[in-house]
Amino acid sequence: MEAPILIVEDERNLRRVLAAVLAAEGFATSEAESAEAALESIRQQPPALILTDQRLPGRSGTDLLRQVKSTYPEIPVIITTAYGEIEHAVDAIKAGAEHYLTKPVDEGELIALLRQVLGQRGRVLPPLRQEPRRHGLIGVSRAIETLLEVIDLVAPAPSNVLITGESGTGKELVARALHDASPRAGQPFVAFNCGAIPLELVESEIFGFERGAFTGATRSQAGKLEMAASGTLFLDEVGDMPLPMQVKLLRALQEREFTRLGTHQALPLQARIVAATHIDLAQAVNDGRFREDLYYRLNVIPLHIPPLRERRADIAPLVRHFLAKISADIGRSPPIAISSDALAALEAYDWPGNIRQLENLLERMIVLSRGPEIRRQDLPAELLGKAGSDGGPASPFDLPSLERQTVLSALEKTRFNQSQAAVLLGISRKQLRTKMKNLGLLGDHDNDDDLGDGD
Ligand SMILES: Nc1ncnc2c1ncn2[C@@H]1O[C@H](COP(=O)(O)OP(=O)(O)OP(=O)(O)O)[C@@H](O)[C@H]1O
Repeated sequence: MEAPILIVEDERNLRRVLAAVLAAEGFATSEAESAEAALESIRQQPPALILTDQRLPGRSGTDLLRQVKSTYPEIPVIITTAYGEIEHAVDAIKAGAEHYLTKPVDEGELIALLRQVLGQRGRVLPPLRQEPRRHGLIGVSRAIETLLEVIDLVAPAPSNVLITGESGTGKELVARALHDASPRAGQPFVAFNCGAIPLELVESEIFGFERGAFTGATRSQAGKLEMAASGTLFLDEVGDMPLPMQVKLLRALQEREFTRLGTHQALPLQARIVAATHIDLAQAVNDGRFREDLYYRLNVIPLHIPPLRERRADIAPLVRHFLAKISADIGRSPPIAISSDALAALEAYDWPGNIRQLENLLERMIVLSRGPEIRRQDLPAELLGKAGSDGGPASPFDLPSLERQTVLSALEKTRFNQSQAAVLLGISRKQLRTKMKNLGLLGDHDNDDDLGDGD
C-alpha cells in the first residue's frame, strides 16, 4: 500500500479537516498531535511526506524537522506557519524543509504542492480528479470508449479479470479504475509485481509469513492477499510468476483460502484478483511456462488495451492532459504549450513504450524547456524519423534517455523499492544507486543505507 502523508497538528479539528481533504484527493494519511507522537509514528511506518505545523506543544515543528532530516533524510517535510511568522518558515527551509505554507492553508495550493513534491520523488500519485465515469482514462478513440463501457459493466462483478496490453498502455490504471468503480472501492487496492522478485519472496509477499517461518523471518507479516482484504489484488506481470507459485495461487483461488508461510491456519480469500500481463499468456500456456488451469481462473473476463499506435486519436488529448498536469506538478504557470507541427510529429510516431513513454518524454521536455512551447525542432531525433537524424544540432532532450527510462521503469514496477528494482535490472543495489545518482534520480542528501527504499 502507498506510504501515507503524516499530518502533525495539535489542533484536533484542523488535523481532521486536513486528513479529510487529503483523503478526498486519494492520498493515504496518518496523524499525530505532537512531535513525539510523530516520531513514534514514523518509526512504525515511514510516511511518504510529513506535513507539520511549526507551533506544536513541546518540541516545535522545526525541531521535528531537524530530527527527521538526521535519521530519514529522504522523507520530504512541509511546514505550516502562522501568517506573520515568516521567520520560522525561513528557519525551517534552512533546516531542510522542502516548502512552507502559511495558515490558513489553501486546499488547492496544498494539493498542488503535495503532488509536486511527491511527484518529484517518483511517488505514485492518486489520479487527478476527473469526471467520475472516465476513471482518469484520457482518450477519445473508440478503443477507449469501449474500454470505459466494459469497465462499468464488469466492475460490480466479483469475477477475476485479466488485462492484457503492451508495457505502458495503462493496465494498472485500468485495474485501479475497475476497483474504484466496484463496490470494493472502500477497501484496499493492493498492487504486486510478480516479475520483480525471486520465488521465495513472491510466496512470502503474497501469502505473508509467521515469525520463524524461514531464516530471517524475525517477525510475522501479512501478505498482499491479506492486505487486500475484500478489496482488489492487482497481480502485475502475472506471466512472470514462477511455476511453483502458480500452483499455490491456483489452490488458493480454488479453495478460496490461503495460509501464511509457517502456519496451518487458513485465512479466507476475499479479494478480487485483477491480473495483468504484457506477454501472450495463451502462448505461454502452449510453451508450458504458464499453467492452463490458472490461466482460465484468471481470464474469466479478458480486457485488452490496444497499443497507442493503434489509437492515434488519443495522442493529442493525452499530450494536452500531460502538458497541463506536469506543468502543474512542477509549478510551471502558465502551462507549457506545443506547436502544431510538434504535435503532428508525436501523432505520427509509433510509441513502442506507449503512454508511459509519451508521459516521460513530455516530462523531460517540460523540465528542460525554457520557452513557452515545445517546438518540432526540440523533439528527439528518433521521433522525427529519418528527416530528424541528419546530423543537425543535437536536441537538448536527446539525453541518455534510454538508460534513464529503463531505470525509472524498473523503479516504477517495484514501487521504488531499490533492492527489487536492482534484481529486475540484474545489477547490484549499489550499482543501481550509482546509476540513480548519475541520472539525477537521487538527491545528494539521500543516504546510502537501507532507508533509501520506498514503501
Ligand atoms: N488513457 C490514459 N489516460 C491517462 N493516463 C494514462 C492512460 N493510460 C496510461 N496512462 C498513464 O501512463 C502511465 C503508464 O500506465 P500504467 O502503469 O497503468 O501501464 P501498464 O500497462 O501497467 O505498464 P507496465 O506493463 O509497464 O506495468 C501511467 O502514468 C498512467 O497513469
